[in-house]
Amino acid sequence: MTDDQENIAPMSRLPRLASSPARPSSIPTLSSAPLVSSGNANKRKLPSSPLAPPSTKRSVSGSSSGLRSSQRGGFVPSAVQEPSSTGRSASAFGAPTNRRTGSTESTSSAGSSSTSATTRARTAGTVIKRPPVSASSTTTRNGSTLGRSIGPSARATSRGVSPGLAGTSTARSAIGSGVASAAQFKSHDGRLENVERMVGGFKDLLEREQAKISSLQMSQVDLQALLQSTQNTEREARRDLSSASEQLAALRASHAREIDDLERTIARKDREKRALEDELRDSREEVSRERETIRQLKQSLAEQSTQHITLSAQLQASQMQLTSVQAEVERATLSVSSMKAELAVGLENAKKAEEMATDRVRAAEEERDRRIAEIEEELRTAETIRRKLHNQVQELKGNIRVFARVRPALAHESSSPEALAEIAYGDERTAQETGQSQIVVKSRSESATGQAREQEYPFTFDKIFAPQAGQKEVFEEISMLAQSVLDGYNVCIFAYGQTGSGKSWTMEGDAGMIPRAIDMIFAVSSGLKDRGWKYQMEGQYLEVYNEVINDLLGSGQFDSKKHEIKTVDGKVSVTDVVSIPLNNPRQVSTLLERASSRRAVAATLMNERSSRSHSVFTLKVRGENPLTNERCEAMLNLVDLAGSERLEKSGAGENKDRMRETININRSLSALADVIGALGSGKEGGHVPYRNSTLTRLLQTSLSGSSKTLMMCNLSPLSVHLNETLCSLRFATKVNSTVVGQVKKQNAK
Ligand SMILES: Nc1ncnc2c1ncn2[C@@H]1O[C@H](COP(=O)(O)OP(=O)(O)OP(=O)(O)O)[C@@H](O)[C@H]1O
Repeated sequence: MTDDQENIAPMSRLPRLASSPARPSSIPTLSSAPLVSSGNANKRKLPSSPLAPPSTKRSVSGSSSGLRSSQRGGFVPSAVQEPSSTGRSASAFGAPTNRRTGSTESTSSAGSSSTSATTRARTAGTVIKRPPVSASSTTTRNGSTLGRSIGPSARATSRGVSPGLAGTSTARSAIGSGVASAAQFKSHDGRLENVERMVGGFKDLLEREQAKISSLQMSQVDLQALLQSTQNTEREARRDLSSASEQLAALRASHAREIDDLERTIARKDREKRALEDELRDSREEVSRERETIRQLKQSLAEQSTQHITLSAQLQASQMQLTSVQAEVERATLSVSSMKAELAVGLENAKKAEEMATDRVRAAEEERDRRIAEIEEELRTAETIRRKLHNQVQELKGNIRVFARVRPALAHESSSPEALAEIAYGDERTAQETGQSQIVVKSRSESATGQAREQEYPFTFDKIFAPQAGQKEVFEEISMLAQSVLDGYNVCIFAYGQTGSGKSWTMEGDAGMIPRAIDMIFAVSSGLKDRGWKYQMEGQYLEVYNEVINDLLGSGQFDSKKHEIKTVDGKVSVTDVVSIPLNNPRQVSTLLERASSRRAVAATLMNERSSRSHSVFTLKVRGENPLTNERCEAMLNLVDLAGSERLEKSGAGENKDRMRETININRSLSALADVIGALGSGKEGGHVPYRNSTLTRLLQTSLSGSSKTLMMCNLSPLSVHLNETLCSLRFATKVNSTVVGQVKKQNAK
């Protein structure tokens, strides 16, 4: 590849040239660049312009190599660049400088003469420096054009050399003419001629290079013009391409719309086609049905023609019959007229009969109402009689009745047969005949002489319940008594017995007497509504503990109020106690739950849930009957007495509180026995010691002659409790033998 070929940029480089804006004004020219002012000038200047063709660098380097070849011929451009200021560089003109040794090839060739001259100068007593050979001397001889063409540095060098030449001429004059100097000058002249020739060659080379650069710049301009036009063409092509793309997109969009329209049209046509097909199918079916109908009609027509003939014959026969029927109708019409006349007479008679029947019905209804009124009156009278009879029966049974109930042995108590006391019960048949039941308790003991002794203790009461008797059976015997409350009689039911004998169980536990009595009273009172009775009820629940009254329905955990018993007009009442109106039996169970959580229960050895207080549930009943103008007011007292055990059995021991509880309980129970005894003495107006205990004061109304009392004596079946059982039975016998005066009905005032 030639330099010219290299200088023309290939077409593939055009984009890069086009992207780099051409700056012709900044393109350096070789003519203005100091090409030989420095050894590195070419390397620094050429890369500074990216537009400078590589050929330039190469041509210069080629020139540089040419210089190196000239160097071999004795020319050293660096010597021109580094003018010798020391005088030692005079050798630079003729030979490469050896900086380490300071010697030159030319020096060695002329060494002997210069050494001898120096030696001679030393001998003469003067240090004579070797005169440097400068370009100025050459310039002087060969003209100043060379120095100018070399450049400013060369000129500076020639100026720096002048003093050296003066020194040389001085030395020449000092030494005199000599053969050695002449030879040196000759040699210098030869070299200068070589240099001039080389400079001439270099100028030619420079001119050629400048011519190349000019042609390259021109071709660059052409290329830029070409690049510009190519870019314009490209922009137009891009614009065309963009508009073509837009048209293509528009065409695609319109084509898609057309396709959509066509698809919709096809779908619609399909639907129309299917509808038409359906219609066609329906029409075909219709046609076939019509054909079938026509066929049937034709068949029917044929049949009807046949029938017509038959009917015509029948018609004739019928017409003949009609004639005869018309004759009959005329006869019947005559008969109807006569019947209508008869009917009018009949209707008149029926109307009269209806009026008579209405009168009879009215009379019958009046008779019925009168009869109902009579019956109701009879019923009310019968109710009153029933009440009287009921109470007479109750009176005959005794105003104070005593029942005994032996509870069953509990699971943990019946481990051995000896644990159970021997208790025998009289037979049921005898009981029904006599109205009295018997219980026999057997006791085995040893006499003082060590002999076995067996004793039997028989007791008789109104009713005795063996361990297997349930709550229902017990209540059946009590229910008639409880019902007396609705008849206006005070009723008091006690549960008496030692601790753990089943008093609480009988009164409250597992649907005991209290809830059952309440249920029954509500049921009977609602039945009496038909007979004109309306009842109002309210409940009260008190506890007597250590002779103090606690209100079990009061607010708070403990009742802190002080309650007093007052007697007004023969009626006993307690101050500041809560009395809750009761409208249904469910309210009573809530009331009992509330009361039981407040009951004072203390532990004793006999029963860990032993109740050490008397609890008195009172149901107050007030009734009125507007039809009979009757009114009544009565109380049902259901009393769960505290344990009746003796002091030594109560486990009170040294416990003073427990001892006080037991003493109070026993005192109140003795007072109860005394009151019953006094009432049973039969002394009219005799003193009855009600005031001896809080319990008897509280129950004064229920225990007086105008009330009915039932004592349930609860008994333990265990042999260890035998003595307490006998005590309870004796107490119950004492109560049972009391005959209280005739019961008085409590008429409300
Ligand atoms: N007829 C019975 N059937 C089944 N268990 C009964 C019967 N009578 C009582 N009991 C049970 O015997 C135990 C003692 O009964 P209860 O608490 O009623 O005795 P109490 O005489 O009321 O004692 P306290 O004087 O300490 O209140 C209880 O566990 C109770 O469930």
